[in-house]
Amino acid sequence: MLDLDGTLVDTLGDFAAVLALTLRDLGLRTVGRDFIEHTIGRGGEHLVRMTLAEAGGAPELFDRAWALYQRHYAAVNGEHAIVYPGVVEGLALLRAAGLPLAVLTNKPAAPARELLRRKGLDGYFAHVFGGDDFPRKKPDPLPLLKTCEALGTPPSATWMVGDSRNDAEAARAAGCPLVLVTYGYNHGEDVRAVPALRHVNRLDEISADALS
Ligand SMILES: O=C(O)COP(=O)(O)O
Ligand SMILES: [Mg+2]
Repeated sequence: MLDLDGTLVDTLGDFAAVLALTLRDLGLRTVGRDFIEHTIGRGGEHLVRMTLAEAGGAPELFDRAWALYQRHYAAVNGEHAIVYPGVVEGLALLRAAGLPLAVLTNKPAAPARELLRRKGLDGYFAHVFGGDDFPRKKPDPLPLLKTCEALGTPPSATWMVGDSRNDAEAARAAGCPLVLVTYGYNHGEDVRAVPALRHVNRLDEISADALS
């Protein structure tokens, strides 16, 4: 199971562009890139709610902001996003090792699938699950347990590859081994301080040998 934002694709540019358009439409000031980087990873609703507060907007604006955000996201999706170095090579290695792969992200499923398609990554995965596919999101273990079910592998033999303590908490609670990439978004904290089986600088450092 691989996380998407901060693990496979650097989507900070997309989030920044979409939030700038959303805030402009609401007549609010824009927010800093650092703030966005620290807030990504807990789903779009969380990001929009926190962004409204950061920009001085009333919480009552949420429904309008969320509708605007989704509309802008669908249009911008992928335009300012970059596949991280080592990802294509890493996915090819995992596939060559015969491992069934799934994406498990807190991003809603529709834009997640579209982003993978636009970046040419859609062919690697047996399943793509988003934050709206299950009643609870990561760090709750439920989405991981459901993804293991779909993959047909027990949690103890299903690796979670992510970029944040959000992924780590979910993996620990689900009983899944955890690999953390060091280049993503970890709520502004050093991800090397989060316990994991491995920390990798590129996805292709996860070799078939390490997984056997
Ligand atoms: O917060 C999001 O929308 C997505 O975050 P994730 O892909 O790292 O789960
Ligand atoms: Mg992530």
